[in-house]
Amino acid sequence: MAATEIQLDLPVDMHVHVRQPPMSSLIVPHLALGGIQTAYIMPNTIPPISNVSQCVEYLDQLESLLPPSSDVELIGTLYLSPTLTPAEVQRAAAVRHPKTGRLRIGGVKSYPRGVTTNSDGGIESYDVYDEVFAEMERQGLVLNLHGEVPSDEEKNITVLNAEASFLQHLHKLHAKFPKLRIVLEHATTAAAVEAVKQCGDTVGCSITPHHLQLIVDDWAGKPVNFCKPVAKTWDDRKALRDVIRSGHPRFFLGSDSAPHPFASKMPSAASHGDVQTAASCGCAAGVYTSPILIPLCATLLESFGALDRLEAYVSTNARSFYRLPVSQGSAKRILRREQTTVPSSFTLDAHKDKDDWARDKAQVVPFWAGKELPWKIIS
Ligand SMILES: NC(=O)N[C@@H](CC(=O)O)C(=O)O
Repeated sequence: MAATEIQLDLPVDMHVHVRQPPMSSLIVPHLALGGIQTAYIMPNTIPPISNVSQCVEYLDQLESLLPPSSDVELIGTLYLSPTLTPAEVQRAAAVRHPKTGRLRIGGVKSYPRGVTTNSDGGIESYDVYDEVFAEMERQGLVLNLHGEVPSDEEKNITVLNAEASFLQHLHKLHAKFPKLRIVLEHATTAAAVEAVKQCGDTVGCSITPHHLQLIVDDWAGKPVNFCKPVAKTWDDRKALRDVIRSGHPRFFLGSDSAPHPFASKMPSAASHGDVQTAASCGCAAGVYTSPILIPLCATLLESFGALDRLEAYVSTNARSFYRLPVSQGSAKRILRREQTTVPSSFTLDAHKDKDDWARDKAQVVPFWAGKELPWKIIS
């Protein structure tokens, strides 16, 4: 008989974008709504979070937006850029939360230049960071890799093979720094799954729920499903599903939930009726899943026969890789089989009564808007 209730060790999302004011005030409370207890916060803000004091200030600001009853803990990351020195890495590793005494900055995120949202200050070569990586290895900070290389006509690289072309960098970094914990973020291909499996225990891999569902056809022409790296083929999706179904301990949830205002996702909305603007503007990359995250994961894993791996995927695998404590005593997330409808959008309070244009800039459309989810968080 199909399960009607599931208890989970408290879920962790090891890759999430919560943005800055005013958008962050809408997004941060959605972490708890989606069932997450620990959230690993990405640094691609404007400007990027590139040093310890910026990171601590950002985390303080985000924590002030958490509902008082929430058990959510935030872990910060630093944006890899030339200003990051070995001394700053040492400072980052020493920061503790003033109340809990827990680690506050978990790692450093590398964005190759120009491949995604706010990556203009991203890196062009890994070699210049050898001393930084060596210090991270000593201090136990994690290196989080956005695993794509920029498009390049000479090398025939496009969004479709940008991840496969990146994997050589993963292997080189792992060979050079075998004790450095490295996470290949939001893997989308069978090649990436294979590459991570071939590496040693210090290399992990996050997989988003949307990449467990989408393929190319789902984002070509549908902005709400467009994200970087783009979803690939049926075979690639099968490889992602298979590795989650196998329970491989180094593969875990990183939602890459990436909210963008509706106006930035839909060129026609952004143009506000101006044809020229509509023709020239692009579609922001990012899929928004935070408010529905754990019910969505349960729904997807059940759809491909992996519900028994839900706890490993959303909690225990990442807790073990990141050396986070497992839930204390009876602290659990409980899911019940109960139908709920995914809201069609989420809008900042101050903009709910505004005209369409102002609202489009303060409104986010979630993944699977309007669809039914068979699982609901009850505590
Ligand atoms: N995934 C995305 O498509 N977008 C992310 C950036 C990122 O992680 O690539 C964002 O911040 O919007």
